[in-house]
Formats: sequence, C-alpha cells, structure tokens
Amino acid sequence: MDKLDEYRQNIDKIDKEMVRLFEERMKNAQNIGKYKEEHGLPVLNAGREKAVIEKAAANLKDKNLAPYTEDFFENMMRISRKYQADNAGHAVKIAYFGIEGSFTYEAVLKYSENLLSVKPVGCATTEDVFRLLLNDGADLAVIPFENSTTGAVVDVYDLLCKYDFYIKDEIFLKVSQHLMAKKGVKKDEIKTVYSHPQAISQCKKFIDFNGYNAIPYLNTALSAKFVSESEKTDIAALAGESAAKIYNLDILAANVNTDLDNYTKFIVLSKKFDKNENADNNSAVVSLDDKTGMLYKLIKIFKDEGINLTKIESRPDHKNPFEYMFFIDFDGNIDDENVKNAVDKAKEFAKAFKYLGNYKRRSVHS
Ligand SMILES: C=C(O[C@@H]1C=C(C(=O)O)C=C[C@H]1O)C(=O)O
Repeated sequence: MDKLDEYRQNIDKIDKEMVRLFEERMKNAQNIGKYKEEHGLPVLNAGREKAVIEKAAANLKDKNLAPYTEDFFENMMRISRKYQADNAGHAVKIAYFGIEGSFTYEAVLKYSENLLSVKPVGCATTEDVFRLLLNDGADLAVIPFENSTTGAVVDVYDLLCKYDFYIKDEIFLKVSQHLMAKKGVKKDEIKTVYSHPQAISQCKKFIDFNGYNAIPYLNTALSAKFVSESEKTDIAALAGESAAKIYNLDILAANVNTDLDNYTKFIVLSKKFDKNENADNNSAVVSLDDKTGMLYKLIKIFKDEGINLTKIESRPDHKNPFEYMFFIDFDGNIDDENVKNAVDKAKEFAKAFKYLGNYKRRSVHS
C-alpha cells in the first residue's frame, strides 16, 4: 500500500466517525428546533453561533487551522439551521431573489432574527419572487428595492405596479462587493467578471481600472456559483463574502465597490395588509393627468394635512409612453386622522392611486 492509499484509509475512518457525530449533532439541532418552536424562539441565534466558533477555534492544537475551522463551523451551522427550519411545522416561507449567499438571502436572515422558523425559498428572477407569492408558494417575499450608490432597482418598482402586494417592512444591509475566483486563480489572470447589473454598476471604477469585460448575470450569488462550476480560470464573480464561502471561492480583491458606504434597502412584501401600530411610514404610487400644477396639487394635499412627504421618485408609465408614475413615501400611521384624510383626498384627485403599505421606517443603522 502506498502512502496515498494509507492517508485515504485514515480519512475514510475519520469520515465514518464524523458521520456518526454529524448525525448526533443534527439530532440535537432538531430537538433544539422543536424546543424553539414550542417556546416561540427564532431558529437563528447569532450570539450562540459566534460562541460556538470561538470555542472551536480555541480547542485547536494547530492555530493555523483557525480560518478553516471557522469556515467549517459556519457551514455546519447553516446546515443545522436549515434542518431545523425544514422540520418546523409552522415555518414562515419567504420567497427571495437569488440563492444562498445572495445579499437578499442575507437580508432574509437579518429579518428572520425577529421571526420563529423561516424557510427561505430562492427565486432566479425578481418576477419569480412575485409569482411565488401570488401562487401561495410563500407567505412573504423579500426583494431588493433601492441602493445608496446606484438608486432604484427599477424592475421591482414596475412589479409593484403590476402585482397587488403590500410592503410590510424594510431591511437595510451594508453591501460590500468582492472579486472572487476559483481557488488558485491569480488576480492578473482575470479577464471577465460576472455579476448582477447593480453590482457591476457599484464596482464600475474597479472594473474600468482593471479593463475587465463585465457580463451581467442573474444574481451575485448565482454568478459566484457559475464561476465555481466553470472550467475557465480567467473569470471571476463580484459578490458578497458569504457567496465566496458557500461556493468555495477565493477573494482576490475585497471591497471593490466605488462607494464604500454602500447600502441596499430591501422590502418585505405580503399579500394582505396587516395593521401595525408602530408603522410610521407609508408608500404609494400615483399617476396624474398631464396638466399644469398637478404634482404641486398632490404635494399640497399632504402639506395641508401637516404630513411630511419624504420621497418622490418618478418612473415611466409603461401604458402611456413619456408619462410618469410617482412613487411617494409619507410619514404617519394609516389610522392617524390626517393620514386617512390625505390618502382619501389623493385617491380622489389622482388619475390612479395605489396604496403600497404602512410599515416601520428603518435606517441603515437598524
Ligand atoms: C442549534 C441551534 O440553532 C442554530 C444552530 C446552531 C448550531 O448548529 O450550533 C447554533 C445557533 C443557532 O443559530 C442553537 O440555537 O443552539
């Protein structure tokens, strides 16, 4: 028996033991999942995960293995969380854009800290997310809405007009894009980068400086997966850190977005309108007749009710070329007298007025 066979035999023995321990660990995770369900606790416990990783690293004899151990435990706990959610009877199904490792997936994780069990269901396109919610394949949906560097995620604005869903919450996430490629690939070998068009725009300076050919792809995490599965060694993806971990890619250049303070706002959508006494922000989409002073009159309705209008964004009205729809946000709870009045008056005044929801305003620090 040569050395290679001997090492492999050792690994086979270790794997057998690891499978036994893995099964035992998962059984305990399942019990913990049941306990959480009975006691109304969320599956994810970030503090506990941090402690598990620190303990594992501290138990190492060879400290050089620390980053690999972290990776190993992060992945194992992700699997353990998924197992708990898959086994939960009352998990909230959340449709989201992308696959594990996408920024929207991260937003789902952040949102699910406040929920019991969550089953994230990935979708390849933003419209697939809307369709899944429409066809009862999900209870809620999470979708990117606006980025602090590149602005509106335009197709989502259009989909909000096409489908009748309500915005139930918002989630802010700091977004850092990294250049990542298969293990062993050097940065100067890269000629082509793949990513979502939003990520490509966020990293435009970096792409131009390096002379890369940028190819738009469905999603950041899907581009990372594509690179990991490709035979080519001159391609890379622009995606987040967790995509690099999940798809086993090396980060060749970190934080390559032009604006380092780069945030994305995600929205949580629901089919039904739930009243929320803490809600202090309203969204609506309005279209007006193309006549002098119409926008002024709309704004005046809110001013006369003493309501702060916090956003106006115009988007092309696809049914009427070169006419526009106005996406507005305004302060207050829908049960406030002045908010009710303003909404009633705006509905009467506008050519079309679609109320999009009443939810708690969050900030990039929340
Ligand atoms: C198993 C638990 O659930 C999750 C999974 C963990 C794990 O696999 O170790 C740790 C924390 C939780 O995010 C737990 O809460 O202990």
